[in-house]
Amino acid sequence: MSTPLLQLENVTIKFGGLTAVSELTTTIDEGQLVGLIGPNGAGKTTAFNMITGVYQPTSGTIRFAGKCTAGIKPSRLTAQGIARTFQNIRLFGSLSVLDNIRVAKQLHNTQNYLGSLWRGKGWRNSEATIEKDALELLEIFDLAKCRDEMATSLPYGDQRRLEIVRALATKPKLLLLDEPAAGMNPSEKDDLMHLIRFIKDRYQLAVLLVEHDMKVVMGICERIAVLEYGRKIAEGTPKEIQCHPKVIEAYLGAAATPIEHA
Ligand SMILES: Nc1ncnc2c1ncn2[C@@H]1O[C@H](COP(=O)(O)OP(=O)(O)OP(=O)(O)O)[C@@H](O)[C@H]1O
Repeated sequence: MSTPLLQLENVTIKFGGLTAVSELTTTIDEGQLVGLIGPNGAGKTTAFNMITGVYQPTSGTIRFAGKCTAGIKPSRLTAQGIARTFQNIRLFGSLSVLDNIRVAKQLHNTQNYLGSLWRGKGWRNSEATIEKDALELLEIFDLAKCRDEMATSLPYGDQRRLEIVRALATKPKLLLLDEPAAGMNPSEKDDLMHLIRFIKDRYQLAVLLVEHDMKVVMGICERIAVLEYGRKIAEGTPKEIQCHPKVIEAYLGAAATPIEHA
C-alpha cells in the first residue's frame, strides 16, 4: 500500500480549556477529493490551520508525503506542496490580477537576493518565465482579460476563482479550500463544482474541501469526514454520510430526515 499524501494521527489542539479538535485521525491519498464538514465551530478551519502549519497540534502527528510537519512554517509547507484558500477571500487587494499570481509564483523563484538586486540575465529570464506561466494560468481560468485590473475590483465569483488560481500557482500537491462556495449564487456554485473537478483532474491534485453547502460537498467529494465539537463522528462516501444517523443528528437534531444531496 502506498503512503497517503496527508496523514493525521490522533491530532488534538486545545485553546486553554477548549479542545477545538480532538484525536482526529484521517488520510488523504494523492488525487483524492475529500470533504470535511460539520456544524459551525466543529473545528474544520482549525484542522486546516494545523495542516498548513499556522497552529501546532497540542498532541498527535501530521505527515505530508510521509514526513512529519511539526514545527515547519506555513511558507515552507506551501513550498513543499500544501496550498490553501481562506473562508474570507484574502487577495492582495491593491495588486493587479496578474501580480497576485506572480507573487505566488515567486515561491519557486530560484533567483537569490543578490540576483534580484543586480537584475542580470538570470533574473530577467526568471521573471519572464514567471510572467509567462502566470499569464498561461490566467488564460486557462478565463481571467486573462482582467489581468491589469485590481484584484478586489473583480466580481465576487471571479475573486474566489482568482484565489484558487493563486493557490494553484504555488504548484501544490494538496489544495485546501475553506468554504469556497460561501456567498455564491446557485449558478456560481455550479461553476465552482466544475472548476474544482477540473483542477483536480488537470493538475492531479488532492483536494480537501471544507464547505457548508451540501449540494457542492455531496456532488463532488469522493469521501467525507464529519466533525462535531472537534471529534470525527463519521467518515465515508457521500451516500453513507447522507444517511448516517450521527451526522443527521449533528446537523438537524435526532428526529431528522436525511441530508439534502445533489
Ligand atoms: N485561536 C483560537 N483561540 C481560541 N479558540 C479558537 C481559536 N481558533 C478557533 N477557536 C475555537 O475552536 C472552535 C472551532 O473553531 P473553527 O473555526 O475551527 O470551527 P469551524 O468548524 O471552522 O466553524 P465554521 O463552520 O463556523 O467556520 C470554536 O469554538 C472556535 O471558537
